[in-house]
Amino acid sequence: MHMMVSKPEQWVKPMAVAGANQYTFHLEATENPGALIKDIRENGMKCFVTFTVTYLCLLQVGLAIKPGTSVEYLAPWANQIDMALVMTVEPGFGGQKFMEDMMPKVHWLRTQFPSLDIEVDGGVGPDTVHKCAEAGANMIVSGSAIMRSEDPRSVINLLRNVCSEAAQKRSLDR
Ligand SMILES: O=C(CO)[C@@H](O)[C@H](O)COP(=O)(O)O
Repeated sequence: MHMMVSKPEQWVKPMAVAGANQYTFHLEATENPGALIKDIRENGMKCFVTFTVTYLCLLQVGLAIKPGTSVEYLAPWANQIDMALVMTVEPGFGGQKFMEDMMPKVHWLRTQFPSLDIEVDGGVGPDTVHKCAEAGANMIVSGSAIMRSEDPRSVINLLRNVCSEAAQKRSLDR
């Protein structure tokens, strides 16, 4: 879940109870990222027991930064999270133009944290996914490029293939 909310702390437990297995919050939206990461982990580790089945909910932690936030502010938390999300549009709505000048953030993260999942969100489609993958992104959020396509499945396959090929190339280059 990409939580584009002003108070991410208040939604951790409701989302865990609802069955979410991933919780991404914005660095800009909290005074204490470390405490929020801990809270997400603790909520995700709870077991929810029904009459017949025990559910073990594991919550993955994502940390997002808006275009105006320097990537260095995310670094102190990078070893405590499962995924970093680099926004390539201002959070709010789909269909915005891809901000290519966010790619140095992705490259810096990939260089500093080779095994971290790095997601890009905003204006990503067939014309921009190569820049994201070459910079080091291995997770893509795409809305308009897929929904506006006459063949959504082929767009999804393209996005997936471009990222997996770039990841394979990185692993060979190491
Ligand atoms: O998250 C946001 C903006 O808040 C959007 O970027 C969507 O998640 C993706 O939409 P497209 O940019 O791919 O249309």
